[in-house]
Amino acid sequence: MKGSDVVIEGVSKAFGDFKVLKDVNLTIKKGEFFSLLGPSGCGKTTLLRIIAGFESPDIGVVTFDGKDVLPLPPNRRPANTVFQNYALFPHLSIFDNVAFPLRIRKASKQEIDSKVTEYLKLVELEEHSHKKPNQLSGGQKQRVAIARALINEPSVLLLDEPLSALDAKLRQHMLIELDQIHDKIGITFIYVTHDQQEALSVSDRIAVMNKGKVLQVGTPHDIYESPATDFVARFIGETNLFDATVVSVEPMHKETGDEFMVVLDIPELGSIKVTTVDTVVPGQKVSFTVRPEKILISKEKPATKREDINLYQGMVDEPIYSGFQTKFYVKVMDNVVIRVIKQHAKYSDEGPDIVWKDSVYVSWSAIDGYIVGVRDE
Ligand SMILES: Nc1ncnc2c1ncn2[C@@H]1O[C@H](COP(=O)(O)OP(=O)(O)OP(=O)(O)O)[C@@H](O)[C@H]1O
Repeated sequence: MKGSDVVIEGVSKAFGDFKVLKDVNLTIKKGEFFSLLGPSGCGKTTLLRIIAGFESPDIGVVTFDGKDVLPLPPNRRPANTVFQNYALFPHLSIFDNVAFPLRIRKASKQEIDSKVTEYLKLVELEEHSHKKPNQLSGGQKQRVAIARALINEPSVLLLDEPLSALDAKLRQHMLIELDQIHDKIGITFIYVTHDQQEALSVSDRIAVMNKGKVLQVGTPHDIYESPATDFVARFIGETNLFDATVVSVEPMHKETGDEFMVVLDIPELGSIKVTTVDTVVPGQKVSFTVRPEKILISKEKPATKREDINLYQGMVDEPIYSGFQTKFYVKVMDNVVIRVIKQHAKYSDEGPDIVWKDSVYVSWSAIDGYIVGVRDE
């Protein structure tokens, strides 16, 4: 596998009194597509700039394949950065923009010709090599920047919100291309974004950051299905989230004792059941989350007698139809809003069967809820 392992140990950084990074520890593996995801101002760009060498940490270590890179300036690290605003030279052709790093290191004409052709091909811009940047679209300009960042064959590519200047459709398209480029060249990609959909769709693993701290590192599936904190649950996708207190904990399989049926008390919803593999104890304050797409909505009361079903009667407050799905805000109990997403798997020419003000039942099974162990400060 090409690429470098990148390890960040105990990195902290302050600008004046403001602590931007607080004891960040991350191990990024060779060849991974790794994303730093978090809201604006959480410190992800500062962390990327420290990895690139444009900033120094106040304390902590950054290594590439076990070697301390902090004493090295950016151009001596085996990493290159793609910026949000492309940073192309407007007066140079696309060919010359991509050739620039090779000319700096005085490569031969033959090497320049063959490598620039190879990398323009990689980003599918061979036919545009004679043009100037202002003759290209935003997506094409960003592909030139990617080719230029890759041409010296770095072992780590750092990408700082590279798609944020593009419109939504082009962003989707470029994201797929970026993923394909990563698959072809196999080096480590570290990708900064505040867009959770972007991070979920391309990353091997994601670090979710907030206020200078890493809250969780995991695969997109881990982060979505098993958020470690309230913040992660709210930031990734849409969810229903409630403060809760553990009432009772019963092992589900007496022999193994590795899964528990938990009763939670939620002030707004009363008692609910949820399964967990984590250790929780009666009296513990936790959060409870259930994703909207895991909740069933029906006009008829579900016939099931299963004891692990959580069932509420309510009224549709606001249906939001978007073709492939409808999102419902359902008011249950005393005006508690439960978000439900119903996918439209089959064509129906009768239109939506559940509409505004309908009386409905919402239900989910204990296994579809999730106990979030850590409440945010
Ligand atoms: N050179 C600097 N001097 C002073 N403050 C800075 C400097 N660079 C960043 N900051 C501050 O540090 C905080 C984190 O900035 P950073 O750019 O790392 O966040 P971010 O998560 O990448 O946000 P965004 O998505 O908005 O770029 C911000 O409040 C920012 O204003």
